[in-house]
Amino acid sequence: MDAAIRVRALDKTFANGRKALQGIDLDIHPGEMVALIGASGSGKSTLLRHLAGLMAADGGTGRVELGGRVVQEDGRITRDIRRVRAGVGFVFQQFNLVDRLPVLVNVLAGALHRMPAWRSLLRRFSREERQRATEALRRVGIADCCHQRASTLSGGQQQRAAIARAMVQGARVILADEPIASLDPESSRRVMDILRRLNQEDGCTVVVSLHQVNVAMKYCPRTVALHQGRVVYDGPSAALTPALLRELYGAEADEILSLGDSISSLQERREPAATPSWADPLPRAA
Ligand SMILES: Nc1ncnc2c1ncn2[C@@H]1O[C@H](COP(=O)(O)OP(=O)(O)OP(=O)(O)O)[C@@H](O)[C@H]1O
Repeated sequence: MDAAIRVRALDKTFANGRKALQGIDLDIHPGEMVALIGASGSGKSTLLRHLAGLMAADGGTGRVELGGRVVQEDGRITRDIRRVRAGVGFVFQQFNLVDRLPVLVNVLAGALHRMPAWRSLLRRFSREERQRATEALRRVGIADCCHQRASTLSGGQQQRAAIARAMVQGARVILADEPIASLDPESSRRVMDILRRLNQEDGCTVVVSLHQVNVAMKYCPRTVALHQGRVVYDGPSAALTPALLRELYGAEADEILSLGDSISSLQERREPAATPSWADPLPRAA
């Protein structure tokens, strides 16, 4: 079976000489939920941008594939990138919602790649597409906001709308770049629960970059840890002990050991990965 995401020998050097990625090799299998952790500046966003084909790596042997399709190789993004991206949902910090448009229309934008050009230009959607969008908004718990302008949503609601858009798109891979970075704990939990549900119920492959290791441990069976553009750990999240993190990160470990929470107390609270977390009031899929 093709890997959902395959990265080989990826290097990225910015124009200012900064080496943001160095020799990244990664295989992520269909249906995995993987956390990308690391201190600020370790390369998480840069790696996700390369996976999405939003940024080209250095020329050379570097290569990225999604679902067996080439995203980029030898420093060049494939010409077919629109088709590759059609199967990928992006939940990026800047969410890319169109502020002045209603939430429902933003979510329907996820269906654009499937529509004939004239219909997408006219922004006319079929009843079935509207139903899909409404259902996706219901699943992420913001159906009652569907006619509001996107600009009037809270940060957490905007993230959830971006996830609903990925659902409507029918994305099989979700790339989420620090989706909870600016959210309060309750909104963070909701967003992470929804990502987990997409992974466990719908079988989507999810890669999510996070600052805090405790969140990675709670939600993602596997963690890839970056340090100065290199993968320094790739394995079970449960094995990330404070000692290992200090070994990997030195003084930077405190940044990712998260907000005063000790790992041991988090481990005590941690639910097993297989336990659904939506025994809470979040709406369920039909
Ligand atoms: N356009 C750019 N030009 C030059 N350097 C850049 C550029 N974008 C990122 N960098 C540098 O590349 C490194 C990796 O940045 P990146 O944004 O990927 O880190 P990150 O782990 O996502 O950080 P954060 O958690 O703070 O978002 C950093 O040193 C950053 O300063």
